[in-house]
Amino acid sequence: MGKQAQNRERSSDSDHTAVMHNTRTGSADECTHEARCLHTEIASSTMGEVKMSIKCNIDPSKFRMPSLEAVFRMVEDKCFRSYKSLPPNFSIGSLINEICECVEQVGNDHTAEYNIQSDSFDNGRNLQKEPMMNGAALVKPIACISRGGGKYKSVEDSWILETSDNDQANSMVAQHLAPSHLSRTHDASDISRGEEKVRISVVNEFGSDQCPSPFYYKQRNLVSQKAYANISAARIGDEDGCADCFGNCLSAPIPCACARETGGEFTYTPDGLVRAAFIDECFSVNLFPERHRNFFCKPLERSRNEAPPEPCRGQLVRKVIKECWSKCGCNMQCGNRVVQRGIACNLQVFFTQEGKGWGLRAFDELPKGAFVCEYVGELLTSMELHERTSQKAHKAGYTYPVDLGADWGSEGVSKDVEALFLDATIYGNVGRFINHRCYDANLVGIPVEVETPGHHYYHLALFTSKKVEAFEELTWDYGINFDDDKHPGGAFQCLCGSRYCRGRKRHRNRGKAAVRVRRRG
Ligand SMILES: C[S@@+](CC[C@H](N)C(=O)[O-])C[C@H]1O[C@@H](n2cnc3c(N)ncnc32)[C@H](O)[C@@H]1O
Repeated sequence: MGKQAQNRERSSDSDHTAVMHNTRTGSADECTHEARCLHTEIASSTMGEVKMSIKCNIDPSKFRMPSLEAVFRMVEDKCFRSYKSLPPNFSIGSLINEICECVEQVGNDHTAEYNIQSDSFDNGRNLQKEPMMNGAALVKPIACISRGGGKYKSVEDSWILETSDNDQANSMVAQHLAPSHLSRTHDASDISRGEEKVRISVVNEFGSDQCPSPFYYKQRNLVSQKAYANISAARIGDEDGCADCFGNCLSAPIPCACARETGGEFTYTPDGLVRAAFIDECFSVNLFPERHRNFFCKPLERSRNEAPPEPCRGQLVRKVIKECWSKCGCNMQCGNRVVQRGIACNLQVFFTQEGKGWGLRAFDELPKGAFVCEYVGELLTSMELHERTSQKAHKAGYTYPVDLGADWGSEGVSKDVEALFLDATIYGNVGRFINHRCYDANLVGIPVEVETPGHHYYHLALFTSKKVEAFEELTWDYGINFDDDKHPGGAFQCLCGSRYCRGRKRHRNRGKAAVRVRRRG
């Protein structure tokens, strides 16, 4: 494809991309060219994209949408006819490239003589709401200070790095910090502070100064001191990976050993999506465990229940994705490595309208089976979690601890200390902002084995359970039994809005019970 055609393709592609987000805009209300141009506009996003638009006045009665290529060709012809001294390789594509270069140059040099609009911008430091595009407020990046203020505190001092397996970030051990010592500053243009490959902005369209609660952003789970999660490379034998593979395992004629866990077939499609049938099955296992009679005794229940212990309700044996990893011969772009490559979609933390606090959404439409993020936190034993939740400071209910169970792949009885939880209260990623929705959530949590084939610890990855529209809130069924007040995350009044809401029914029933009691009284 020639350079000109490529340029054209790129510009028409960008016409299809979603609206710019976290955007700073500038406009020229009156076009200096008389003709039909009504309005030109330039907008920049914190993702490093700039979009320029031209609004034209046309007579709609005869108008049929032309292709961008046809328009460019006509403009080029007109230019050649009007301007006799154009270079032979002139094209609208090269002109657009020129404009992009100028946007970058003028935008980076704030003192430049061309920078005459600086009054309408503010160097991106302060939060300013811009008009809504596609229903989403465009918010300029800010340094977002949580209530109570305080200075940004470097977190790196509080890590100890284990030396057993340096290429796994999981070998980090978290030191417990009381929430009052946490950093109170979030960078609203990227809450991950550069830990993720993509920027994850924060917006509060309701204009209040409220910010997400303080926590340390971490891209990978951290293992607490006591958690039994031995992930040293030495523990993993060659038979647990595909040492002889090369390149991309998905394109090999026979699925490699890593597909053994999933019946000899890879879970991922060549497009990087989890197969629809696998998603449906995981969704069903999570929602209707009673239909999948493959569970065994759950140590946590034994430890939580008072004596005499209640009969064990069992633990579900879950479906799992096994990804290739560092000891496999394939490369990092292998199609059987999706979760370990990290977040790839454009996400935003936003303040929900319904009173659920902060939530998560994606800027773009996501197909069924797309990886969104992991639920990252501190890997704790059930006992450690119990100790924490009994401390007042940890009871704030910011996050919901995720039950990973214990050695869930075998039917043996594990020790209580081996039951693991992920607690994202202090260390976590964007997964900690995903709100709960009863039954019809658009995400499903699937265990993913990367560096631990022993089934005693896994990554919990969230994939779309159906097609998700751009800007739709991403939700996940936490599997809460709203009647269980003993849950370590504490009960909350469910505001998910689902017609199948379990929490609403419970609150309604409680309300009815209260009315009955009052009437009787
Ligand atoms: C994992 S956090 C989700 C992020 C949280 N909304 C925030 O602002 O940080 C879980 C907490 O969010 C709130 N939450 C999540 N889903 C909810 C729902 N459906 N209705 C009401 N509150 C919800 C509860 O306070 C819960 O303990």
